[in-house]
Amino acid sequence: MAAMTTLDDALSHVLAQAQLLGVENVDLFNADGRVLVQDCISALQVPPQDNSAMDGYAVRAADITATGVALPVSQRIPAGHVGTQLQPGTVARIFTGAPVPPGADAVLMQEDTTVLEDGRVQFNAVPKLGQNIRRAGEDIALHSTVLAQGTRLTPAAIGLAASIGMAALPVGRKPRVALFSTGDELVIPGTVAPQDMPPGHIFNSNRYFLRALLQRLGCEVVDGGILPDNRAQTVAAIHRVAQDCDLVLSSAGVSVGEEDHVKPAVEQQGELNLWMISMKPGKPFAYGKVWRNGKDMSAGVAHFMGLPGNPVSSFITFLLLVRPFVLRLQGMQDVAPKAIEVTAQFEWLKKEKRREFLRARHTGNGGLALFGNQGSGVLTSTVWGDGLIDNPPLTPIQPGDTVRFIPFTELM
Ligand SMILES: Nc1nc2c(c(=O)[nH]1)N[C@H]1C(S)=C(S)[C@@H](COP(=O)(O)OP(=O)(O)OC[C@H]3O[C@@H](n4cnc5c(N)ncnc54)[C@H](O)[C@@H]3O)O[C@H]1N2
Ligand code: MOO
Repeated sequence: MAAMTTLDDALSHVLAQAQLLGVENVDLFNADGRVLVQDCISALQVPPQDNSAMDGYAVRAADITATGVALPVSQRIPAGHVGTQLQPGTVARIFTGAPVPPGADAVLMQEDTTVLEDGRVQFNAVPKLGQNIRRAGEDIALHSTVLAQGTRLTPAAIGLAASIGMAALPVGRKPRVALFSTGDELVIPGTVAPQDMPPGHIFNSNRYFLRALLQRLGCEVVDGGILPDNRAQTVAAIHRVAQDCDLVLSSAGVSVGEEDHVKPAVEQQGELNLWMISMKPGKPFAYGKVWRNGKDMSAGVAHFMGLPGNPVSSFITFLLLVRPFVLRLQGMQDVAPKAIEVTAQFEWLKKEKRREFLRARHTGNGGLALFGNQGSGVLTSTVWGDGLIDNPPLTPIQPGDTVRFIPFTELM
């Protein structure tokens, strides 16, 4: 058998094929999870001016050098209003967020004051210069880059964009992904009651998590349903979607059996560039291109990714190969998930030749526990676990060993 490609080489190969698909402007309500394609630069400073962090009194610190000083209130400044020059020997009533008037250099919170019967305010604390003043520009300086090109937008990033007055942002166009499941054994949930399932059949689970993952990653999914184990129908279905999709994504039918039709169906109308990755689970992952006209490159190509059928293999190859690819298509550069080092609190003695991704989760006391059944059909492990241990080939793990762990939050 030909040597298997390493996961790192496979990832480099697919990322090298991923070019930005295009740019569109989305309003902030629809920007979550999208990838920014231009630096976002602030045309104002935030906060726009010095303002009060407290409800209280804006003062000249020099006027209050000891507790017990009482001063008259010369003006009142609610948020949204602007005060005037603070006259020496007076204070301004001020509220949180209101601009500090010129001449004031500290704010005392109202809990540290007493309002006297004659209307003056007595100060029971001595202000420090600058106390309770939020400085103009302390969050964002004028003309600074608040979000860099290639950032994947989060709710926090969207809030930051709004704080500098952006209503819409330029993001990478959504990849159009045609999704197929293959296999005569597959049944769509809802079409047969679980207790009436015919022998030899299973519910299609891959379709559902793949679709959810694609949607989370900003893709538009064209759901091609289930392909029968039939070569001609597989060829025709792939040809149809290749006309206007950026990626054809399939699960199952990429292994070595004669009922595995997806790979030959791609080779008949395109090319296969990668197959067989030295990873476990996920070995039969395939990458290639489908010619839009079915004959040659002249009318353009759609990318093809074939995921193994075993649900955990499908899930993990998606997270490690499809996810970075579809994010790169949208303009994200730094697509590598951040791994952390964690202490194993279990024993794993199997010496696997392939780089292995084990489902594990944090324990309450700072270590990692391993899911008992690491079979590639055991989808329970992906819900029980909160991430993957990235274990190098031929590496047994003992309790106390440090392992490389990729949290699922880094992968979705
Ligand atoms: N002789 C060999 N056999 C197998 C090899 C091998 O190297 N030599 N590799 C094994 C590995 S590793 C994997 S992974 C699987 C992948 O095979 P396929 O991608 O061709 O997938 P299928 O054989 O069609 O299905 C595998 C397994 O997954 C179930 N499945 C498929 N689709 C779904 C779905 N949408 N939802 C839920 N479950 C699904 C299917 O029923 C099978 O049980 O090949 C090994 N064999
Ligand atoms: O690669 Mo298979 O995914 O080991 O089960």
